[in-house]
Amino acid sequence: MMIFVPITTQLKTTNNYIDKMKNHFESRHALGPEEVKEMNTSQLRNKFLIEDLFKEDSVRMTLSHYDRYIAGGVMPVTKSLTISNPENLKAGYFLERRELGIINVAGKGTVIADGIAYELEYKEALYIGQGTKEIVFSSIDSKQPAKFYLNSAPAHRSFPTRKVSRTDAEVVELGSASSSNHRIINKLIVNSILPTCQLQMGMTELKSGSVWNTMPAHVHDRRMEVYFYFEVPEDQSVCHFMGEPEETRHIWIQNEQAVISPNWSIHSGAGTTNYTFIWGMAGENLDYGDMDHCAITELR
Ligand SMILES: O=C(O)C(=O)C[C@H](O)C(=O)CO
Ligand SMILES: [Zn+2]
Repeated sequence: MMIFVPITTQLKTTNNYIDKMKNHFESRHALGPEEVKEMNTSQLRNKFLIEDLFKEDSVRMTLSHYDRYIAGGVMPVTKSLTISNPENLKAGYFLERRELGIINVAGKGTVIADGIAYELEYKEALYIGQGTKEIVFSSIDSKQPAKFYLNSAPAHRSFPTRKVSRTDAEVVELGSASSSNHRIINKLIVNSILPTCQLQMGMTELKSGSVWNTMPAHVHDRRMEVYFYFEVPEDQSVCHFMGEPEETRHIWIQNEQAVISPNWSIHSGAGTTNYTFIWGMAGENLDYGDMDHCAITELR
């Protein structure tokens, strides 16, 4: 017989805190499909939605126990910010056993990795290899601050740090206007562009008039994934679908929010307008195309 632990009890045992520098760290346990089936709207949102990624002059991180993947945000406004080293990792420094992907989703900014400065324009990416000790973030103009969206996964070796600009991306056009899913996939931190241990990141831009991402939907038991939605106008939303293909649930998402997708779950969304999102994933392989597609008519 399955014993279902109430969500309130689970939350008390998680490792959530704000440190002296006002950096926020939150840890989320991994749940299986049987537990998720029983959840109501707020339980689903508490476990899978990451609502506040960017706060002025702070570093915010959420660690998911699906593959110990971290999604976070750094928003330097009045000062430079150093990446925090959450106690939860029990590491000498943040990237002692991890690799990091960064995509800037606002004003121009700079990331200094062990003394080397990389300027990141809107939608430009930076991969930082395991073993990098000091990472400093700043905005060029405090009136238009940078917002650095971060994804990090455990790493077993060091690969070179490298900036990936828009023109370096592997670009794939998918879908069509007639099925409302015409979109451009920009593969940024993937193994056709640069070597990584397990991290993959990219950005999908929906064309005007198209609203569906990742439809037909898929799962990939070998990898978990996190979607970060942005360029969602203030009065609009994206309805994100998760769950097993035959038992789906939805989470309404606002601009600059992220959602954790377990390896067993579909991850697809329909917006009330077009929008952009960043996908990031880690797990067993680096094969972007390793997806088990679900027939649209079989979704439940
Ligand atoms: O619109 C899409 O399709 C995607 O962006 C799919 C993601 O890249 C993905 O889920 C990769 O596994
Ligand atoms: Zn996927």
